[in-house]
Amino acid sequence: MPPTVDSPMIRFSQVVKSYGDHVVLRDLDFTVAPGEFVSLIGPSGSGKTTILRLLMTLERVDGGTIEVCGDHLSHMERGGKLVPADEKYLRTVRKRIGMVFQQFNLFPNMNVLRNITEAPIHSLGIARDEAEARAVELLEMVGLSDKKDAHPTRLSGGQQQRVAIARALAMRPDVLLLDEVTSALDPELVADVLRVLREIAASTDITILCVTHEMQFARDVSDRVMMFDEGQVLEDAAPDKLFSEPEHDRTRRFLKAVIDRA
Ligand SMILES: Nc1ncnc2c1ncn2[C@@H]1O[C@H](COP(=O)(O)OP(=O)(O)OP(=O)(O)O)[C@@H](O)[C@H]1O
Repeated sequence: MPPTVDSPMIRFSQVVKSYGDHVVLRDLDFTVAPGEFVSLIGPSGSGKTTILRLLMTLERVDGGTIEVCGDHLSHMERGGKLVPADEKYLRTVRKRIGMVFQQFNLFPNMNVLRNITEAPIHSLGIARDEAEARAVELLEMVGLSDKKDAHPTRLSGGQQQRVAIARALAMRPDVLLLDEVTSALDPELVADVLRVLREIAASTDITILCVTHEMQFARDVSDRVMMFDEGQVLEDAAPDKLFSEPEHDRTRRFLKAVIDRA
């Protein structure tokens, strides 16, 4: 489906989020079209993870609204009015959104196959045979066909992260959120995970929002890159434009600092 701004998959409208007196997001507006891969970059504390946590409904907005595929996340409609969303409503909308974190959070007492099939069977009501067949396909996609019976503790960090990606995809989400998924990995394991993500970006129509410090990866796979600073979008551009001709000096300094650190 070609991306369109008329019917975005994600829409933030005037979103405000504070922790105590600290305003993290200020009147934040942006949209993401269906099937787009958008990378979120910016200095530490600029609010990138908060955006993903709001989308996962792990946090509530203090102002404004968030919609995913036309459905409100923070609010629901009741009697023609928007009222704060309740848990039951949130459980339903949450199923459309998958997230992979820096820490893999696999179930240590279950083998790889069960880690992937547990939620589709118990949350979506998918039959065990079907869930297992899909898990086997996904394990092939992430290059771990031979590990389906292994326990997570016997896998490397990179392998565990690839299982976590397969587990998120097993829920057939409309939106996949990736939060610094390679940051906890040894450098030699990063490439395998990035290769899998490149393949997912190229072969699926899932809308992906990716917080990353891997600038080359962001440049290669993204349709758009958003540079955040102090809870606002400072720059929003195609990757080649943002990385080679940033408009703002703040973006230039940030990119230089990341490159110097690498
Ligand atoms: N639960 C919380 N309670 C209080 N403050 C928080 C909480 N979560 C985040 N913050 C603060 O909100 C600000 C934005 O945090 P966030 O994690 O969204 O930034 P980020 O851009 O993802 O940073 P990083 O690149 O370091 O992960 C930071 O100043 C952080 O300290």
